[in-house]
Amino acid sequence: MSILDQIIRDKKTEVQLRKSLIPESSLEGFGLFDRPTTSMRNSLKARNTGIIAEHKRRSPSKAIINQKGSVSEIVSGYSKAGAGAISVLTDGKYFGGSLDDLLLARASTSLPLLRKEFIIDAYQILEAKAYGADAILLIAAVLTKEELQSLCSSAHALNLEVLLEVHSKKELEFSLHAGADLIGVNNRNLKTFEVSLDISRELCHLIPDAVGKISESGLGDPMELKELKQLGYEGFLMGETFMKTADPGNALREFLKKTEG
Ligand SMILES: O=C(O)c1ccccc1NCC(=O)[C@H](O)[C@H](O)COP(=O)(O)O
Repeated sequence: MSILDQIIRDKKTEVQLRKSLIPESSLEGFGLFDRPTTSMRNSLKARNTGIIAEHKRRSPSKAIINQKGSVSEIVSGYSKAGAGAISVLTDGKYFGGSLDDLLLARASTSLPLLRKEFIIDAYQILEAKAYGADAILLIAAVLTKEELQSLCSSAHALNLEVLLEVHSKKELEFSLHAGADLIGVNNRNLKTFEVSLDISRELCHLIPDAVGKISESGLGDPMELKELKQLGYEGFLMGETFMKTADPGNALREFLKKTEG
C-alpha cells in the first residue's frame, strides 16, 4: 500500500470520528462560518510573484522540517514579507498540523487562507469554512470525476475557491470539467515523492487561460520560478524552502528579492 493510500484510509476513519464529535449543524454555528471570504486567485494575481507560502511542520517525505516557530509568528512573517496567500496543512498524523493551526493562522493574517488537507468528504469543506479558510485543495489522484465535481460545488456554495491538484495529463483531462478556480500542477509524485519541474513545464499549455495556473512543490530556485512564470504560472505553492529556515518570513522576503530583482 502506498503512503497516499494509507493517508486516505486513515482520513476516512478520522472524518467519521470528527463527524460524530461535531455535527455539521454545529460547524455552521461557529463564529467564522459566515465570514466573507477573499479570493486567493485575485490576491495572487495582484502580486508580481504570487506565492502561496505554506505552514508545514513535517511531511511523509521529510520527518522534520520545522517544529519550533509558532503558527502566528510564521504566518505574520509570511504576510509581512509579501506572500499572496497562506497554506496551512491541517492533517495531524502525517504532517503534524491541525484545524487549530488554521484558526491561529486566521487570527494572524488577512491574506486568503488555503486549507491544505486530503479532502474526501463535504464535511471537511464545512470545517474549512468554520475554521477561517478562503480556499480548499482537492487532489485528483484520490477522487473520482464525480467526486471532484460534487466537492467543487460544495466549496463554491460556501464561497470557497478550489485549487485542484493534478500530477499527470490524464488527471488534468478528467479534472478540467470539475469547475475549479485554480489548477495546481504538483511537481512531487505523491506515490514515490520524486520531484521534477518537468511536469509543470509539460502541463502548463494544456490548462485553459480561464483557470488560474499554480505550480506546486519542490520550488526553491529563483531562476526556475522565473521560467515557470514566463510559461504562464500565476502562483507558486512553496513550503519546505521557507519552513526549513529559522525565519520563514525572512526566507520568503529574500526569495522574492531574487525572483523579482
Ligand atoms: O510533502 C510531502 O512529502 C507530501 C507527501 C504526500 C502527500 C503530500 C505531500 N505534500 C503536500 C504538498 O502538497 C506540499 O506540502 C506543498 O506542495 C509544498 O511543497 P514543498 O514546497 O516541496 O514543501
